[in-house]
Amino acid sequence: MIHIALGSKNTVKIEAVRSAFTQMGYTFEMEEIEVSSEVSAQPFSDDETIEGAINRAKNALHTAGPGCDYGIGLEGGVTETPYGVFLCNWGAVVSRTGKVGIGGGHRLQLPEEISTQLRTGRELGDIIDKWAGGQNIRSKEGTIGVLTRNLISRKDMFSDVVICAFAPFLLEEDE
Ligand SMILES: O=P(O)(O)OP(=O)(O)OP(=O)(O)OC[C@H]1O[C@@H](n2cnc3c(O)ncnc32)[C@H](O)[C@@H]1O
Ligand SMILES: [Mg+2]
Repeated sequence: MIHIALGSKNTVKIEAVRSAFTQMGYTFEMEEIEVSSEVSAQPFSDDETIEGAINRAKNALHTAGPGCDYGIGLEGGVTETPYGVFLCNWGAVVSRTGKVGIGGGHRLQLPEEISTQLRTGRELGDIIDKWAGGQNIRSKEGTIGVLTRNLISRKDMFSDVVICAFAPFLLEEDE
């Protein structure tokens, strides 16, 4: 049995972590804790999004206390490229010894109408709700679900991100 702490109360992120650790064959107990990412509400680069994921993981681990083995942070962001604004997602796992694993998710080019609004400083969560006529899409299918006709959901995407971020600890177990 391992104890993990997730730095979010977003249902999609909770389900994603459950799915990942189940797929990896662990029995686990998870605590969900609202923590600060210590970056902008809408991260605007890969680096800032990664930093947010690491901060969430560390803050979750420390808030959870000594019985916790791993802190997990998942952060959604966007990144400007010569080809437009892309959705980017990153995850981090931090162990008690301070080792950090990082994994990334799919990238998806955002429609120009959405990118223009992002550049004025608005948050994607609010923009996509209005754009798709939904409510709290960030806790459901996510922007990635909306733009892929749900072929890829935010939950599935984050689940793979968690597995990628946990890979260094799987290696450690194999040693
Ligand atoms: O409660 P937390 O864990 O903060 O969950 P969140 O949905 O706000 O997710 P993030 O803070 O990680 O995402 C950063 C910002 O990007 C937005 N965002 C990122 N990916 C998204 C997606 O797929 N769908 C909707 N909003 C997304 C989100 O609404 C935030 O404004
Ligand atoms: Mg948020």
